[in-house]
Amino acid sequence: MRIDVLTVLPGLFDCFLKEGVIGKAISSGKVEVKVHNIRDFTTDKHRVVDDVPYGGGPGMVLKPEPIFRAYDELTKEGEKPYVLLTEPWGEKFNQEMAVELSKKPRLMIICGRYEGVDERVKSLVDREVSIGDYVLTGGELPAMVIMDAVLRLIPGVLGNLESLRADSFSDRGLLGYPNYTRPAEFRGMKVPEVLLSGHHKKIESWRKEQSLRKTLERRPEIIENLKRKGLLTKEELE
Ligand SMILES: CN1CCCC[C@@H]1Cn1ccc2ccc(-c3n[nH]c(N)c3C#N)cc21
Repeated sequence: MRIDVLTVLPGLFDCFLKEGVIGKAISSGKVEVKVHNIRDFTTDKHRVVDDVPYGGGPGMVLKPEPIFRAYDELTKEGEKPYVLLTEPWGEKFNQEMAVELSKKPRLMIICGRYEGVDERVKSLVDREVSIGDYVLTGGELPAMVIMDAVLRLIPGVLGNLESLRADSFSDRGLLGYPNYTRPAEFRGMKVPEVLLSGHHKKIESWRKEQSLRKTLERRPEIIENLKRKGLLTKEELE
């Protein structure tokens, strides 16, 4: 998969693209992520990317021209990307969308700043996406959240151990099971016996039950959604 990111703050992506699972996936060539500074697609001496909003109002708006120039330049060759725009009021990002996006061969993520992008930029966009009902200062952190959730799903990106984990849980949006490590008792708090039993079938079923129970308690709508889609097995429904 290739992802092109358009932003006026490319430096925000430096650590994200160097460290951890994502950093390894890029350095090993499993995925390609290119971050482009919108300013590099301006043509004036001052490399202006924003301007005051028509009709008045606070702040500045990202101009359409540099973004369109970047899009035209980056899509001259190769497969057309599926274009995302991060927006506070976009479609809510979730695991289902992450799975869908992970199947695209190429993505482009346009990150707004200030008051946002000129509305005409949206003519380039396939999906306006929000990572939650709160207002951030720009679209770069949402872009990193989306890339993290999507790239981890690309085959080969996660280590074997990780990929063997019951990802069918998180891929269905179920909440995770409790994790423990040594010591077996800490300040009077003991690790559940089943996890010390070495009985893999019992451990797996305990974890599944914990995940379903936690999801039912905290996010019952996820269970209802899975039921409606027939994505819960008979024993999971019991
Ligand atoms: C504050 N400032 C004036 C009010 C409108 C937003 C603006 C800041 N801003 C500019 C571009 C931009 C893109 C995404 C987001 C964003 N916020 N919350 C989310 N879940 C987001 C996503 N995804 C915020 C952005």
